[in-house]
Amino acid sequence: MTHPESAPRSLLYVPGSNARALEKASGLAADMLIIDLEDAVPADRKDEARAAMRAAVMAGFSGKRVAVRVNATGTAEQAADIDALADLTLDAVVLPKVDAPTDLGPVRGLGLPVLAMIETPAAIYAARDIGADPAVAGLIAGLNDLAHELKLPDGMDRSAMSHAIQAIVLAARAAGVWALDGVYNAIDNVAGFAGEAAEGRRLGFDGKSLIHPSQINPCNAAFAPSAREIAAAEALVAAATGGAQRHDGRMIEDMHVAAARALLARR
Ligand SMILES: CC(C)(COP(=O)(O)OP(=O)(O)OC[C@H]1O[C@@H](n2cnc3c(N)ncnc32)[C@H](O)[C@@H]1OP(=O)(O)O)[C@@H](O)C(=O)NCCC(=O)NCCSC(=O)C[C@H](O)C(=O)O
Ligand SMILES: [Mg+2]
Repeated sequence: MTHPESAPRSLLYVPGSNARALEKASGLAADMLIIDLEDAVPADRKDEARAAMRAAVMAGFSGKRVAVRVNATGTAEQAADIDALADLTLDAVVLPKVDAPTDLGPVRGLGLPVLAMIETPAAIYAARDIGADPAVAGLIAGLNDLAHELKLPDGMDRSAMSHAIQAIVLAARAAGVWALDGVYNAIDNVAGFAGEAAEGRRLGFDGKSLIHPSQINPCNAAFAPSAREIAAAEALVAAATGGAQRHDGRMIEDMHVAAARALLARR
C-alpha cells in the first residue's frame, strides 16, 4: 500500500542525454524528477546518458525525489542501465512497457519502489496484477506508446483511450498504489495542458508525468486542493456527526468525511 498523500503531483522527465536539462532540474519545482534513459535518449547516446545520469544523481538534486527510467525488459540496453543504478541512492526506478509482473524481474534486485508504466493493450489487461506486485509503488500511464499500439489515427486522442485510462486508475486503486497520468506533448498549449491536468485529477489520478518545465506549476496547482475545496472539506469535517446526515444541501456519510480528511492531508 502506497499512501496517496505522499504521491508526487508532478513528475518531470529529464533526458539523461541533455546536460542543460540535468543541470536545470534541481532548481525546478517538480515533486519528482525522472531521469530518462529510454525513449528520450538516442540509441547511440545511451552510454553517455548513463554516465551523465550517474554524475547528476551523485551530485544531488537539492533534496528532490529522483527516479531513473531504465529501458524495458527484453531490450539490449536494460542490463547496462540496471548496473549503472546499483550503488545510487534513488527514490524509485521507472520501468517502461511492463506487460506482466514477470517483466519486473530484472529490477527487483535493486530493492527500489517500482513505478511501472502501463503502455500497451496487454498491460491494460494485466494492470491489476502489475499494481498488486509488492515491488510496485505506482502505475504511470504511457499514452504515447498506447496510442501507437492501438493504431489510433489521431495519435494522442484521450477520448479514444478513456477505457484504458480508467483501467489504469482502477488497477492502481485496487492495489493501493499511486495512479500517475501520462504526458501532454503540446508544450506550447498552456490552456490545453491545464485542461488535461484537471481532467486527470477528475479521473482519480494522484499526479501527472511531464516533459517541460513550463508544465510544472500548472500541474502542481491542478493536483493540489484549491482554497474552495479546502474550505468545503474543513466545513464538512467540522459538521460531521457520523452516519448519514444533511450537510450543505446534500447527504454526507463517513466516506465523504474520509475523502475530506484525505484532501486536507494533501494541502
Ligand atoms: C520537448 C523538448 C524536446 C523541448 O525542448 P526545447 O524546445 O529545447 O525546450 P525549451 O527551449 O522550451 O526549454 C526551455 C528551458 O527548459 C529546459 N528544459 C526543457 N525541457 C526540460 C526538461 N524536460 N527538464 C529540465 N529542463 C528542461 C531547457 O534546457 C531550457 O533551459 P534554458 O537553457 O535555461 O533556457 C524538451 O522539453 C524535452 O526533451 N523534454 C523531455 C522529453 C522526454 O524526456 N521524453 C521522454 C519521456 S515522455 C514519454 O516517453 C512518455 C511515455 O513513455 C509515453 O509513451 O507516453
Ligand atoms: Mg512510452
